[in-house]
Amino acid sequence: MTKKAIVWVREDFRIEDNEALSIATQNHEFVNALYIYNPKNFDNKREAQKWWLTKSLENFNIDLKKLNITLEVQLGDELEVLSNLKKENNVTVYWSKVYEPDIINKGKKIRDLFIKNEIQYKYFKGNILVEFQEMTKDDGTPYKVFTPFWKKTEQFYISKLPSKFIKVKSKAKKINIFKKSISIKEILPKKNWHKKFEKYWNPSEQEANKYLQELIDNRIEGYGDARDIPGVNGTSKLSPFLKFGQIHVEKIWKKCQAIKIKKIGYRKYINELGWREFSHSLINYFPQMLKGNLRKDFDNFPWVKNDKFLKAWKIGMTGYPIVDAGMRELYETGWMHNRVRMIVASFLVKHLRIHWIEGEKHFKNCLVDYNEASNVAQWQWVAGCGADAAPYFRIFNPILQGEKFDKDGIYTKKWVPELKNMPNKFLYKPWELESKYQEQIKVIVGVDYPNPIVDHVEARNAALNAFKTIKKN
Ligand SMILES: Cc1cc2nc3c(=O)[nH]c(=O)nc-3n(C[C@H](O)[C@H](O)[C@H](O)COP(=O)(O)OP(=O)(O)OC[C@H]3O[C@@H](n4cnc5c(N)ncnc54)[C@H](O)[C@@H]3O)c2cc1C
Repeated sequence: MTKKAIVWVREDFRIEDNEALSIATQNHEFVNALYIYNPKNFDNKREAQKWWLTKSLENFNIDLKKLNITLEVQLGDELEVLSNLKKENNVTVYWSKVYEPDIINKGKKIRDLFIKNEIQYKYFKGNILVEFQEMTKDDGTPYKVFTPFWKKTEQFYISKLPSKFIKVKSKAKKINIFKKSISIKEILPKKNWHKKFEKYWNPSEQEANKYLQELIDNRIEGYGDARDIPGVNGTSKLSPFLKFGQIHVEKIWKKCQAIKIKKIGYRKYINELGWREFSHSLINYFPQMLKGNLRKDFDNFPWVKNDKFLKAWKIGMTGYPIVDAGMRELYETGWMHNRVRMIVASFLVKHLRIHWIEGEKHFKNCLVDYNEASNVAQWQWVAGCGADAAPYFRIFNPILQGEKFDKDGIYTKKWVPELKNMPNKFLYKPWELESKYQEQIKVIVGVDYPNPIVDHVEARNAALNAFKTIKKN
């Protein structure tokens, strides 16, 4: 047994329920945490997550210090940084798995490197209930439909012994293993737009636990209905904390199991965790979907390239208030309500017929909760080319969606404040308000708020015609 251990942190910014950290602290005299910041994974790709990552490192460092564990942050490619470790360092490396195909492939190279350099290592289950390798259909093939997948996965998880999370042990003394750490602040995006995120989030383990407790104590019962209403605080908002591992999904599961009287809200909530599991299974069994359509017939879809429309969508200036509200919420907070994610995604791929890959890329760059599995799977679900997807011909009407899910305009008027005086009857079709009334409320459509960039009926018909072409091929 080596004297020293390194816990290589990737998406596990928590002390509790962290098997790699607890085992390392139980077995070694000195323990360090290591984060390797590889700019290639973030620059111009995941800018919003640079902010979340910076704050996660800062907050985690505070917690680690109390245990006499030094957090070292290294810059560069993971393989290069880890190749600096030599047998003479007398160190064992621990980490938790991340279920993304590229990361898994890199992990194999890292294990080969450690074997070559005679470095001891050990890795553990990551932030998931059931690992994708553990779950296939009875005939050994992977699931492509959610309901049977989740039925079997949930049962399998229940039948297993729960993971043993032992307590992290405080260390007597701190040490350094690497020569010099980079300053955490260097990771922050160059553009200052992320400053606004501070108003909305505090990326820490303590905050994640607070969110969970508050959901369980006050809101899970009504989750089934409230989750669809963007104007109320109806969902857990745990997604970025889950992504960065400030909370383990098994903890969410256990807390939910402890609820005495489990009503429909509980079931709906647990099912959403199931979609997260399903997405991870999909991208690992079908990694080709990270680059293109899962359903190959969609390879012939006549997508439209229109930079003007794409830009209007990104900045929330499409002239469809519920779409614009969602895109502005994303830019302001790094997060968007799930119902609205579906509406804006549908608008991009169906009304504008712009390739879902463009939307996926934009979400990846702007979401603090960006998760490769959920993002790709959900974009393809909306576009109709994914697993168990919404049929392409089911096209969300952005006017009716607004009227149904944000009837009083609470959400829309918050994010599109220029429409705050618009009567609710016209909120989702402001262009229909007579111009004399537009003047009265001082919102001239086409001046103060854009005219719709496409006509809903025409866009819908064009989308359906485009869809017919792939059916013919
Ligand atoms: C186009 C599109 C892109 C998306 N991209 C992402 C993404 O990059 N990262 C991400 O975490 N979610 C993504 N989602 C799924 C979903 O919108 C978010 O997980 C949810 O809005 C997060 O908010 P919450 O934590 O309050 O969710 P809650 O309603 O409280 O749900 C609890 C948890 O379940 C999981 N979950 C909920 N819905 C889904 C879903 N449909 N698919 C997979 N997991 C789900 C999340 O981990 C979430 O934190 C996307 C959805 C769409 C339509």
